[in-house]
Amino acid sequence: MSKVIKNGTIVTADLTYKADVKIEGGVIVEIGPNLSADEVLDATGCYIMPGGIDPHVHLEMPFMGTYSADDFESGTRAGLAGGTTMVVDFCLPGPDQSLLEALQMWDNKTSRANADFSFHMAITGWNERVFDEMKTIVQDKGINTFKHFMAYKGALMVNDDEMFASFQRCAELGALPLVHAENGDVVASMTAKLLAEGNNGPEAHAYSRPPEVEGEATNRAIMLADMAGVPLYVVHTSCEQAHEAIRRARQKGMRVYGEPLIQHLTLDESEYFNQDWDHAARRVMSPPFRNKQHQDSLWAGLQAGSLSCVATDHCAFTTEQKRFGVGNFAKIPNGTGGLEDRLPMLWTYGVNTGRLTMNEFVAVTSTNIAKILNMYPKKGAVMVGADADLVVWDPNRSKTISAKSQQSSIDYNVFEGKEVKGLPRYTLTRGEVAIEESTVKTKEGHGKFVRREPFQAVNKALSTWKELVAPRKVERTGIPATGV
Ligand SMILES: NC(=O)NCCC(=O)O
Ligand SMILES: [Zn+2]
Repeated sequence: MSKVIKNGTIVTADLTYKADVKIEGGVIVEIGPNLSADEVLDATGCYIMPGGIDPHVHLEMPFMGTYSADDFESGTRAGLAGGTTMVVDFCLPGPDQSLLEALQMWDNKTSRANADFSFHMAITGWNERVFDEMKTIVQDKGINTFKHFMAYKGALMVNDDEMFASFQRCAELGALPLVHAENGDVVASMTAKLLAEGNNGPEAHAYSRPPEVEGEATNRAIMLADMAGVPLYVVHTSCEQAHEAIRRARQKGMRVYGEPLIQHLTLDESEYFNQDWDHAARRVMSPPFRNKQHQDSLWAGLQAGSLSCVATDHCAFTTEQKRFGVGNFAKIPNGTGGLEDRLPMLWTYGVNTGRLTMNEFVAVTSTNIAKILNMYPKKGAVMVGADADLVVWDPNRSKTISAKSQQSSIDYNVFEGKEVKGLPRYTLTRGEVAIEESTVKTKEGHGKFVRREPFQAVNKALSTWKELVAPRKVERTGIPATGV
């Protein structure tokens, strides 16, 4: 049976009202005449918009001696409750593990996903097998993005030569490299110094990774991408130094994308100075929260377009897991949650304050990333032929964020007590109503893997330019004999 969203209510009826969206087989088949690609205000005062896409989540991720607590079931349920209809997780091969074997392990985790998902593949070392398998990952497995950690020395970190080799391989394959940009050598050295001086609390986490460390790594990654002739996506951009590097690169014509997190936009470094150890440790993530000047820079970047999308890096650990780091901040598992709160927080602190327009909101939560990851307009659009991943957004609906009522399986929420105004009334995943007002109707196993094909346009443009400006030997006549 076809479904129609009419006046913000899901009905099965004829398409009569201008804001109606008609859905068949999970796909949009008809839309009202006044509906733009991104949004429309319906008669009840709700907006119909493409579901949020979170390009950066870590579900059930093995990390720092434990696993992040939300799995594909609870993580996607949390996303849907907050209007996010698709997540992109990271496949993380273990030391010397084959990329393909790791991908099989990640595939096995997804059988209970409630919403669609995709993967980025992490490159955590470099050898011939990685070089070869990258081709299979792109061409056969439908993954066109590779993440590189410049931090986490001794664990996930890759060095410049490895990263440069991988970036060049990405250029050949039509893939997009991602970087976690922090100088891992400096962080490791500062961590050791802080601990030796007795600074072992969660506040030292922030001291160990100042903005300069992130700015330097962002500049370095941009230079390597430019040399390799490949675009670059910088995950969790948290400070002016990194934003400045991205802004400058874009002004020079480079395809560099920056991704602030909702946590960095709305929570600041004072969280780490809270008297309560648990409060501070629950907010330990990398990069750490920054001060207000950095937050203003990130908001300005979203407004001006120098930063492209807002993610969460959802990597939730329970209080018990965070306590692994009592007496040594370097052992606190890094990561915070946010999947359920990204859209309501961004609407409240972005749209309701006038920092973002509604169209900018849709762009930075959905449409931009769908384009960057090469899955537009299947995802990220309200368009005939697009997947019916939709949110009926009620700008007047409000709530107080609380761990007690959240979908995530952890025991706290970093946004606890925040009042948000702007919430989904309905969330649809490929036409299925998953959230109706406050009722969760998610279906385990409904979520499907979304293939993402290699990039044609951007990588082709860059490789054409690289070839044009490649070094060429000057053929000379009359070369002097070597002097003896
Ligand atoms: N960001 C963070 O602290 N945890 C998740 C892993 C990562 O992306 O660095
Ligand atoms: Zn990261």
